[in-house]
Amino acid sequence: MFPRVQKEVDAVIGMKQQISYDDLGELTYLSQVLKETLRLYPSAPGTHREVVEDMTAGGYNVPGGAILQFDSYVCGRMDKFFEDPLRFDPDRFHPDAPKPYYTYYPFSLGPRACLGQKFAQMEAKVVMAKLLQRFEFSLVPGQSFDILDTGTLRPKSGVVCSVTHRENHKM
Ligand code: HEM
Repeated sequence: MFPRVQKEVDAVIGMKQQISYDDLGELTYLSQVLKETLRLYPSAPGTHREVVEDMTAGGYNVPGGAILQFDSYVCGRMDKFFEDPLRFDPDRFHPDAPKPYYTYYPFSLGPRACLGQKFAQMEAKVVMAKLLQRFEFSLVPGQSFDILDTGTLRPKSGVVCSVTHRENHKM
């Protein structure tokens, strides 16, 4: 995964200092990596909605006034929705792959979904592209992948990496 995303960044950004909006559109594999990361580690793991009036959903009768919890973290890890769900595979989000149907929603869905979704995705891609352009990363062995849940999720003990300048990309 890492060499492939690095190669894409090199092809699209090269040595450029400024990343344009058009460049971001061409970083398709980087987008896939971001989406797959948010499937396994959604920063906002869930949301809830109040049901306005009695309704039936998936064969269940839901009374008006009920609060329903929607858990993006759980959905993202269900083998009913994602084959071999704990495997990190950005090609699940390949442009030609079937789109998840209401089973993937790190930014929620519907009219009250995240207002900052587009901005957050652009910002993340700019930061990731700039880091990949300039540095090599290797994860220091022996770390836990434990999650700290304080309403939003983050790595419990950080993500400790060795970082070196890429030889041909010193700026
Ligand atoms: C990776 C980054 C982010 C993630 C995963 C995320 C995720 C979410 C989620 C799950 C919701 C709940 C929506 C719901 O209950 O249906 C939400 C709401 C919201 N987010 Fe984000 N968000 C991110 C970044 C941002 C940024 C950068 C901004 C602003 C620039 C932003 C602005 C908002 C606003 C205003 C709402 C409330 C929308 C409403 O209630 O109508 N978010 N976000």
